[in-house]
Amino acid sequence: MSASVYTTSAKVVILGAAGQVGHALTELLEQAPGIEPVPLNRRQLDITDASAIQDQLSRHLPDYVVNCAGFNRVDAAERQPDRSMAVNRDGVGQLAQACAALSIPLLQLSSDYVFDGHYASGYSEDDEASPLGVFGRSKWEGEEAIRRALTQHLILRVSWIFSARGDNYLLRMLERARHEAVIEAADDRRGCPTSADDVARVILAILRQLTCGINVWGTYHYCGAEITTRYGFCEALLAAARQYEELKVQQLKPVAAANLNALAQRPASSVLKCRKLLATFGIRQRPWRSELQRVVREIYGEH
Ligand SMILES: NC(=O)C1=CN([C@@H]2O[C@H](COP(=O)(O)OP(=O)(O)OC[C@H]3O[C@@H](n4cnc5c(N)ncnc54)[C@H](OP(=O)(O)O)[C@@H]3O)[C@@H](O)[C@H]2O)C=CC1
Ligand SMILES: Cc1cn([C@H]2C[C@H](O)[C@@H](COP(=O)(O)OP(=O)(O)O[C@H]3O[C@@H](C)C(=O)[C@@H](O)[C@H]3O)O2)c(=O)[nH]c1=O
Repeated sequence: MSASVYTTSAKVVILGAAGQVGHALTELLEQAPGIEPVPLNRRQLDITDASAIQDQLSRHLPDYVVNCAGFNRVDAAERQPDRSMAVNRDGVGQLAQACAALSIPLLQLSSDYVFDGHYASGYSEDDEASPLGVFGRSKWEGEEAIRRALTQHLILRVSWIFSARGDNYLLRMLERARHEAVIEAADDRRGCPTSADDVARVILAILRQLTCGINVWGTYHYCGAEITTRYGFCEALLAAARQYEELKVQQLKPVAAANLNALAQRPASSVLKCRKLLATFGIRQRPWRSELQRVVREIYGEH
């Protein structure tokens, strides 16, 4: 599409810009006509610092803030609940207040882990949140802080993010597959993997429509298409990686998550229903399998 189609330009501050989604979004918005991204990593803006938030927002006066910053280590959150709450609840709350004071809409990422995982058929936006652990609770309370402080918000819950960088299930399991003969994957944890690039695509599509002035504030779900388990995802990962490298792993063992001795409890089934996003913005789910192939290609240096 030619740049001349976009007559106005939207300045978008991206927080947590060095993370999986923050990085993907920065790269995408840098190529997007009519959008001026202002990526800020934690060193440039720590969202637990209220005065730094005010300073940066007053300085840049963006049209939108997209918050990709978060404390995302689910087991560590059980050991360090204060850190998790300081970032995901209190930092997000003060970000929303600063946005409200300057009338800047906020797009916030949240998680499938706000749900307890008992609905095997999947969760829609109106279903009751009932987090099982500290991480999920901190994300839910961050959502609520936004709803209290700022009408012009869009909370996008996503799930099981993977990318070629950062800390994620894909990279951790690939590393183990390179060094261990037998690896285990939970076959009783259902969800929908979502690539960081796909989340960035969805955010851009939302921003495009917000810049048209439509009033669609509220909570939405997005995840990659096709429900799987941690085992199913890992099986697809190993098949894709074997196209490029001989892996040490000989056996991928399906196990119950309870046998993996994790500190935090995770939802058994955290499928997000994405109909509202389709009905409101016309955004369709993209299959995670094709995204997985693309990310694996990227890992092996073939773009
Ligand atoms: N990863 C996943 O599977 C899912 C993630 N989400 C949500 O999506 C969003 C993006 O996730 P993802 O890209 O995976 O996250 P990452 O963990 O990859 O990145 C988060 C970024 O936030 C930064 N950060 C942490 N604390 C602060 C702070 N106090 N102030 C500013 N920046 C901070 C981190 O910096 P540093 O590395 O220096 O700590 C990191 O760069 C988050 O809100 C997350 O909760 C939702 C569902 C699934
Ligand atoms: C150690 C291990 C775990 N597992 C399973 C058990 C458990 O369900 C899951 C835990 O892996 P991780 O710690 O990477 O996953 P986790 O940190 O729970 O991932 C979550 O992160 C947060 C930020 C979210 O918002 C969620 O959507 C989700 O992506 O993987 C295996 O299958 N094999 C293993 O060897």
